[in-house]
Amino acid sequence: MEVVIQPVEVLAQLAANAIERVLQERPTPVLGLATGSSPLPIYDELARRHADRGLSFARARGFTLDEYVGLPADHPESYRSVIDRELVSRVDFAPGAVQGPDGAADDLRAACAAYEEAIAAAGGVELQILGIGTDGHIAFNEPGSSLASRTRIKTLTDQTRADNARFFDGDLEAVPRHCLTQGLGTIMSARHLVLIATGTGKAEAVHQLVEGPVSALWPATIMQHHPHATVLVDDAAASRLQLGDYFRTVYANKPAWQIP
Ligand SMILES: N[C@@H]1[C@@H](O)[C@H](O)[C@@H](COP(=O)(O)O)O[C@@H]1O
Repeated sequence: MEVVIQPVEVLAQLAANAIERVLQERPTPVLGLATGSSPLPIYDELARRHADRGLSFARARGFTLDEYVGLPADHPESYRSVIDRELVSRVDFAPGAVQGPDGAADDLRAACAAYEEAIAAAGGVELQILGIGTDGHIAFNEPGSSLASRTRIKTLTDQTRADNARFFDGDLEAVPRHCLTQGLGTIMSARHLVLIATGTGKAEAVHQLVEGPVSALWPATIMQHHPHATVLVDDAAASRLQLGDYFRTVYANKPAWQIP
């Protein structure tokens, strides 16, 4: 696992560089897209590169991580709407090129199976962007999730619903209780994982992710088993890392060709 501790502007550049390489090198690039506030600086940087020098997503496909159950797709806080607003509408994906699990489906289990099939049919995800919840969830894989799980229905924890109430005008009751989410096994199938976390609220989750024992109690710890995982954190999110000084030294002495 590679851990980079830098200001958020630098983290966004590094993530955008990795995404740009996938867009340029792959004939049909497949990106894994995350919602939440953490990836927004990355999307801003990608939109800037698209506007300034024509970085193109026209050949790319995108798969989002998760979706609330019960919100209509056009609800402003459905993850479908969020990713459209924050990235898709700002660049040049082909119509229909970005998909998410269908949380409004009548048959949710069938929707989960169909989503797994769609990702596999696209050849799998090349680069998966991730955020992390304060309780260590990635996508909506809450503590207790099977480390081998695939896309399925999950119940959100009280903590996640409280964390996400800010997107629903602070109204906890408006936050859905259920979601569809790629499983930890699904996420682990992506060829490169790029997680971004900022702020002290994420410090304990980042410590567990990087240095804790691999455990369903902190689902993101499964990333320790991934052969190509990059963790991008600012000073605040890195503040509980025992190995923080070491990671800073590694990055400062890194040959240019190794930068993610
Ligand atoms: N399902 C999303 C996750 O994908 C995201 O990583 C997490 C953290 O969000 P934020 O980046 O806003 O802190 O929130 C939600 O629960």
